[in-house]
Amino acid sequence: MSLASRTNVKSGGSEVDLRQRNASIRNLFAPTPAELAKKKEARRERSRSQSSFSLQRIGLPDGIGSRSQMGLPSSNSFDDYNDYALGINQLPMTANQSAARQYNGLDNNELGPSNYAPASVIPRTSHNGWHQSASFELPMSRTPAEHKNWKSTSQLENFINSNEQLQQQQQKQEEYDQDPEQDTCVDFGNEMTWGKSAEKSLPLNHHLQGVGFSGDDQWDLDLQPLEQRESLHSQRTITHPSYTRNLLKFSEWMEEEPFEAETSAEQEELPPDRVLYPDSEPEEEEAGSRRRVVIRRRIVRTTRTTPQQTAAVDKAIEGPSPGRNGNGERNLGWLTRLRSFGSSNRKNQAGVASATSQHGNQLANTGGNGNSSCNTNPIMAVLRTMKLKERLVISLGATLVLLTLLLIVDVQMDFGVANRHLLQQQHHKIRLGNDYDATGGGGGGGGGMLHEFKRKFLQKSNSSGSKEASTQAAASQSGGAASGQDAAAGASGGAAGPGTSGSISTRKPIPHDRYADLQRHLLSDEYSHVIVDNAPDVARDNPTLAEMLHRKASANASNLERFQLRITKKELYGEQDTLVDAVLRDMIKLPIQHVVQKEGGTQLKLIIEYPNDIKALMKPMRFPRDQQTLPNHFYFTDYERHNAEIAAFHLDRILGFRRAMPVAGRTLNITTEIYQLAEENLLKTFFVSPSLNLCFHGKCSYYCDTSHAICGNPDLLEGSFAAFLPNFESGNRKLWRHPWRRSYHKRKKAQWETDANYCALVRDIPPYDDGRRLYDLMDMAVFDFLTGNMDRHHYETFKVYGNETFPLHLDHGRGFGRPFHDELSILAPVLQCCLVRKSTLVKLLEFHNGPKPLSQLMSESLSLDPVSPVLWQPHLEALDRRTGIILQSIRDCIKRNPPGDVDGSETDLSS
Ligand SMILES: Nc1ncnc2c1ncn2[C@@H]1O[C@H](COP(=O)(O)OP(=O)(O)OP(=O)(O)O)[C@@H](O)[C@H]1O
Ligand SMILES: [Mn+2]
Repeated sequence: MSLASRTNVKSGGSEVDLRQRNASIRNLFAPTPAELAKKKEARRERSRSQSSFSLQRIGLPDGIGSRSQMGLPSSNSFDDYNDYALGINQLPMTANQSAARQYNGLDNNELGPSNYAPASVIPRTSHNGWHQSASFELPMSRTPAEHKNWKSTSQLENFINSNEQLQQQQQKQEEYDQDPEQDTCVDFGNEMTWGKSAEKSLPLNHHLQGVGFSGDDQWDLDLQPLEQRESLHSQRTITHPSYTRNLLKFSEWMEEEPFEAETSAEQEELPPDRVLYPDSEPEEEEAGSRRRVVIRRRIVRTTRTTPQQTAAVDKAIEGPSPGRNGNGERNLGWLTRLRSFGSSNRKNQAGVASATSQHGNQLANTGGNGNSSCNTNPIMAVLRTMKLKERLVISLGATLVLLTLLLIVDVQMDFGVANRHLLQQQHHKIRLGNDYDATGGGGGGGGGMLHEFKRKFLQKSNSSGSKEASTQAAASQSGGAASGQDAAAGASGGAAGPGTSGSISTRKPIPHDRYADLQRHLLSDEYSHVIVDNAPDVARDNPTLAEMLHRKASANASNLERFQLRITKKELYGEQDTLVDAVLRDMIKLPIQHVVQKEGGTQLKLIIEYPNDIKALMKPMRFPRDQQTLPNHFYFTDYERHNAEIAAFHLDRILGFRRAMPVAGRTLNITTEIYQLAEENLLKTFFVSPSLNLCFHGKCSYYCDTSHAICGNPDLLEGSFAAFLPNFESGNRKLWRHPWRRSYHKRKKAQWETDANYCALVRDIPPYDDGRRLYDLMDMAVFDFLTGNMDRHHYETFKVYGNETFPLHLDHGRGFGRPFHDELSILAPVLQCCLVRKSTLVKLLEFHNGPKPLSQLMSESLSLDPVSPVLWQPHLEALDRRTGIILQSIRDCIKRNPPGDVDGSETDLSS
């Protein structure tokens, strides 16, 4: 039925004779009492013999007795109908068919078509007098959950979740089982699933468009301009061109098939059917076709209302006619009727409203299949007398109320008023998920270990967390930093953001944890398997490069050359070596002679040449200090930061490692100190920006293009200058792959991320099975964790020293990118091996307990640099926070590895 009218609307809307049709419709909806009486009589007549078109339509796709039910001759046109049905939207129709099949099953097996037929029709017209509203009522009439479900399905226009179908069917089955009369729901279900979107759109359009038409709007559809519908639901109509085509087909079928029409007054009232038949066929034929449609519609309506109609209901039906003369009157009529039903019916009234949203099918069914109960129900009577608009308004009102209630419930849920435990669980899960990501851990591997640490760490955050860490957190709230412990959570969670700090602000100050236990362990050998006394003894067996290579510094050797020759087996420079400062000074002060782009690596670097063969590796400034790592950047695609190189050198020195080459900051004149001195290849990449600044981009794999150019500001360019490594002989450095190297693949994980016993594996492989190297890697992990550098894929050593030498701390451009995030996975070597150098732990405890925190030491050291302040304050604060995290992790590690269980770390890891 609805299909027919939609078809007509779509196919014939363009040729409607509006005036004539309007007149007819007015006639139809505002008939004279005589006409009404005539109509009533005719309805009664028809209701005795006719069945519902709606029912028949449902049966159609299945083809089970549908034609005979419809009273349609078996013909090709019927196949057309089937074509149409399937063609609208294959999947929805599949759903429709399945629903229909189910329904038919019920129908045939239990109720029989006769029982089912009227019931399926009644709800449509009983609410609105316009069958299409049924599809609108359906979502409204569902429970909120169902409604939601329905909505989501409907949004996927061409996709019907089979589970959902099943659910719907089961639901229907259940509903049916509960109350066989509710089988009318199936009809609605079909309405819903059958070209859902279009149907859903109709009532809205109808509602919007309804000016000038009265409540019984069955025919309004014909007049509804196609354009309007498309404007409201253009997506749907546009995305289904076959829809219109099939509608047309169906319309043709309507036209071709002579329907056994009954002549009645209503037929005379029909609007001209050019609307229905666009191809301007002879009037008579049109009239015939029109009749068909009308009759069927009327049948639907009559079937619903007539058979056991009580006088009261009849009256109610007739009631509205006078009210339709004007809006005011109409409203008055409605109000009067409402009042006449009195306050006793108020509950029922609400029921009506809720019926549209919750039990519409039930109610409708009550009104239809249980005819007597329906017809005697004054609410139903009132409903029938209501105009479409009024019904819609009520429906909408009810929906709004329901939605408001839902919203309230939802908000309560959100605030954790209800199901707080669920909420917490959820958050926990998310955090775990992120933990997984952050550690890159898979399964119970290294990630599991890290997770274990994090969990324990977090648990202790309030009781044994460091004061400084929390103080830092409080101090850096504006930046969103978290306490050391919470930062661990942040590290695991992916980002310790302002939210974390927000929660910290409410905490009481935590007494400073001096890690007395760790200090005790330093003095005893009890935990020597964890805290290893392996400080490089620089006083013994520590030859310089000069000694190794049998080179002597010339009389006029530069500071750098002398520095290089004094590099020893165990460190780059001595603790008291003043040559470092001389080297730094040279790089800052000496005039630049030549600029060449450095080959190798992924990002732009320049080799700066000074007089006397002094060289420095320059990384130009790209961002301001407070530019953080972009969230979607991998550690290997993150921009390099020149200030990170400077800071890393200072940190390395403060930590007492002395494995990083001296790095200084310097501001150059891009024109006179780079452009005019640049080698040819680099020169080719220079250009003048729109703001007339001189820029260049060089050639490299990342960010060496016009959009990532390095520009003078206006003519100045800041950079980091690292003292050049010695190159006294070719291949004097050995390149090592870092055992805890990351995968450097967007999707793959490294073995250490998934293998809990990864450290045991490493321990067995030279050079990590013996000597200092493994401890050096622990130092490197501590160092990298403090700077937040995840980009430690390789390291280098001086070949000449063999394996018993230190790894160079090179390439720190990707450190100091996320001051509010502590990347625990960088600590993986320490956590997985449960190993730390005693000397390193001493330093960390020193930073933690004073006299000066690391941030201050760093700040003081960095203040000597020409481009000071080198670090954004949050990065300095992060250093203290991370110091606390490392200490806590060592404490945790010690607890997991009691004395006498030397291989405890592995055992624990695997558990
Ligand atoms: N101070 C230095 N003196 C001489 N050579 C250096 C110095 N620092 C680094 N190098 C060399 O230059 C190479 C590239 O340097 P670096 O790793 O800093 O650049 P990068 O662009 O970050 O490389 P990648 O993208 O591979 O990490 C290093 O592998 C090292 O061999
Ligand atoms: Mn790098």
